Amino acid sequence: MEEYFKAVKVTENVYWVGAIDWSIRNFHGYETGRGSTYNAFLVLDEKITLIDSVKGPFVGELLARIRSVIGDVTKIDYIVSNHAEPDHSGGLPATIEAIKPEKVFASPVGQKTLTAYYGDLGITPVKTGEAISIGKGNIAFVETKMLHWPDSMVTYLDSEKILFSQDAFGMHLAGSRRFADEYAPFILEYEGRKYFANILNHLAPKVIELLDALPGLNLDIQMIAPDHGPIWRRPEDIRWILDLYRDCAMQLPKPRAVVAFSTMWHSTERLAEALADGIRSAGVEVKVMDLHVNDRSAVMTEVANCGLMAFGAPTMNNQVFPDMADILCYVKGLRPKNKIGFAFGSYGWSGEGGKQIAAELTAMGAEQPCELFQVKYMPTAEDMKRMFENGEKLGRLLLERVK
Ligand SMILES: Cc1cc2nc3c(=O)[nH]c(=O)nc-3n(C[C@H](O)[C@H](O)[C@H](O)COP(=O)(O)O)c2cc1C
Repeated sequence: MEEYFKAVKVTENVYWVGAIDWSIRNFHGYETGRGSTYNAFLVLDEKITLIDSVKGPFVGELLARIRSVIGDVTKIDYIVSNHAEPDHSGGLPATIEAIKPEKVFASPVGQKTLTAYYGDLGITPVKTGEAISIGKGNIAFVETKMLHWPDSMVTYLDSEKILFSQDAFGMHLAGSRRFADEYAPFILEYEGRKYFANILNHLAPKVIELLDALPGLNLDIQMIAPDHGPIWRRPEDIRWILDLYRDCAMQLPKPRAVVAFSTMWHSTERLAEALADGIRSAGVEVKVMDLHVNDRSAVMTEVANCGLMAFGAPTMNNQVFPDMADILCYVKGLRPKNKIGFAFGSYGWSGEGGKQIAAELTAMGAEQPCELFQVKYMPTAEDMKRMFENGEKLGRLLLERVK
């Protein structure tokens, strides 16, 4: 049935044998509007090696693509598991069962994590500095602890000069094309930034450490093959994704603003609109995001790429409205830096909502040059004027910061 799945040639001896998840829209709470891929790579050498596996339901697709190259999957000698998260390892037990490899390699923490998920899979642990010979080529292992899980590692194949980077430099993007140079740059930019914002933003200092350490590893990287999304094969594309990562990780404020709000009866929405108009009239690009129609990963993408984040919500049952509580919890965990913050909202009698937003912005280290602005029930014309002025002031301040 699945025998029509074919491998895609990456280099003379390396094939993409992964799976395309066209339909996934919720990836552990991250909205994957363009679907995703689970990339796996088949390396042909004296020891045939499979780099990574796929999510559980996609094993048939993986094995069929492997068969399209070597016929019999049991010809594979080694499997390397760079990352134990279930989108790459869910299919590993069934893959091992089908292939019966001589060895399966993972980092020492990877061995423990895979065992926690699936029981003893007979993993051989490998550390940074270790390499295995597969014939003409050698596969070197570099642990990248906490990028983005404790088990994470990347592998470098010297014969083909490929860095198999697991989740690093990846993005959620389903498509029939396998290489970054086959996609429109705006798609790569949006999905690349979205991936960084939602998976790596809180680990930004570690990303900078890794980027700084890369030249010292003396790897001649001519291709980066991540576990999600397209492969980077042209020198200019490799440069581009490395630069994008550095830009995201630096978290320098950008002359952009996001105004995210929730509302029950539109008072907070009206405040958000007046604020956004003030920000815009100061000359700052602004995005207004109603939390009823924008999920947390879309909001975080904008937060990571702006210098000013304004959050507004009504009070409900002595609490901030729940979808704003979700956003605040999520954004705080991803540790945005160097932001101007602003809290606003509407209430009826007790008004805890806005105060909770302001407290969370403080906890995130956001500077709040304008104090919390809350109105009782519907904003008056005077309130709207004041919100517009707040927007203008915050916009101007931001422009001064980014000068
Ligand atoms: C179910 C419900 C519970 C509410 N609980 C509170 C509350 O505990 N304290 C308060 O100050 N206002 C409370 N309010 C009033 C709202 O905060 C008020 O109507 C506000 O103007 C709503 O803003 P919005 O139009 O942006 O939704 C509640 C309203 C609703 C519908």
